[in-house]
Amino acid sequence: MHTTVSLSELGFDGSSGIFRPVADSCPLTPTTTHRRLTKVSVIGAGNVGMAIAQTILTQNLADEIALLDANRDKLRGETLDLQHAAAFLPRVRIVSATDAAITKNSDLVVITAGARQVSGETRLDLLHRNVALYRKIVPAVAENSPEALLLVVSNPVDVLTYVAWRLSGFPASRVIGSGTNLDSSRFRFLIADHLQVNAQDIQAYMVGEHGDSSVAICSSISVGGMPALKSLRDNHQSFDEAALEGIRLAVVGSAYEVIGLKGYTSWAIGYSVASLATSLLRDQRRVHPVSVLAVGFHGISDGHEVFLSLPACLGRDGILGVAEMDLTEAEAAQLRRSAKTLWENCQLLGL
Ligand SMILES: NC(=O)C1=CN([C@@H]2O[C@H](COP(=O)(O)OP(=O)(O)OC[C@H]3O[C@@H](n4cnc5c(N)ncnc54)[C@H](O)[C@@H]3O)[C@@H](O)[C@H]2O)C=CC1
Ligand SMILES: CC(=O)C(=O)O
Repeated sequence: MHTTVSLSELGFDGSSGIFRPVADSCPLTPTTTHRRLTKVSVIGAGNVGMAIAQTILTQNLADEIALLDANRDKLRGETLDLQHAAAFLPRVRIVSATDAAITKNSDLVVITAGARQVSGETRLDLLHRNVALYRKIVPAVAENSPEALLLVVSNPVDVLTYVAWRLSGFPASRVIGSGTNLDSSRFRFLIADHLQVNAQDIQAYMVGEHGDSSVAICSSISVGGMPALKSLRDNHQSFDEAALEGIRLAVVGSAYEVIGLKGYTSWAIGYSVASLATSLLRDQRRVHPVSVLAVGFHGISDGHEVFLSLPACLGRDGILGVAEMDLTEAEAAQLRRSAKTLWENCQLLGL
C-alpha cells in the first residue's frame, strides 16, 4: 500500500505545458535520477519506530522511507500522517506495508518491532517475546536487503543484536545495536546540567549493557577536552563523587522514570538513532557507543559471542573499528560482569 502518484500520471511530464524541458535536457519524469537513492526501512511503526522515522525524515537522511508493521490500520494511519507533512519537508517517498517485500534494497534497516516494558519490567524481561518476533522478521529483512546495515533497537537490545546477527548471517560489522548511545546522551545531559554547560561539550560514555548492568566510564569524562576527574582532584568546587554517583544512578533509572510517567520512551531514542543513521549513511566516521560483537575486548572471553556497547567508529560499511578504552580495574570488572549477564541470556536461546 502506498499512495504516491507519479508526476506523469498528473501530466507534469514536460509535455503538459506546466514544466517544459530546457534545450537538450531530458523531460522531467519521476525516474530521472543521477545518483543512487538512499532507502531506510523502519520495522515497527510504534512509538519508537515513528519517532525514528520522523527524525530521519526531518534530517533529510533518506530518499525513501519504508515502514513495516503487523498492524495494518495503525500503519496506514501513521503513513498518511507523515505523508501529509510533505509540503514542509524534503521530498521523500514514504511507503508502507505489512509484508517485508516493502523493505527491498534498503541501505539501512532499523528494527523497533516488539513488546515494550511496562512499569516494573526490566528490558531483559522482554527477551523471549521479542526473540519470537525476530525469528520471523530478521530472515525476511535479510533476504530482501542482503547488503543492508541492520540497526537493532527493540529490547533487550544487546541480546537481540546477537539474535539479529545469528539469524541474518550478516558480518558483525553490519549488525549494530543502538546500545548505550542513548544512555550516554542521558549521562552527558545530566553532567552538563550539573555543570551548567552544553551537553555537546561533554565527552562521556556509558558502556556495556543497555540496561541495569550498564557501566559509567567516569575515569574518562572530559569537559571541553579537559579531564573532569583531574579537575575533581584539583578543585572540589564544581564536581564531587557523590554527584557523579547520583548522575550514574539517574542514567540507569532514566527509562524506568519516563516509562512510569508517560508509558514509553520515544523522542530521545528517535534522535539517538538518527545520529547513528547519519554516521552510517553519510560515512561520517563518528565514534558512538553502540552494541558490537565484543569478544576479545577488555578480557571478554573467546567463545562468548556477546554484543554490548563499546565506543565504535561508524561509517558506510558499518562498524569500522572499536576503541580500546583505558579503563580502571573497577570499570573493566563491571564491564565483564555486564558481558557475563548478557552472555547467560544469549545462551538460553540455543541459536
Ligand atoms: N534500544 C533503546 O534504547 C530503546 C528500545 N526501545 C524498545 O523498542 C521497542 C518498541 O517500543 P515502542 O515503539 O514503544 O512499542 P510499541 O508497542 O509502540 O510498538 C511496537 C510495534 O511493533 C509492531 N509489531 C509487533 N509485531 C510485529 C511484527 N511481527 N512485524 C512488524 N511489526 C510488529 C506493533 O504492531 C507495534 O506497532 C520495545 O522493545 C522497546 O523496549 C524503546 C526505547 C528505547
Ligand atoms: C526503553 C529504553 O530502553 C530506554 O528508553 O532506554
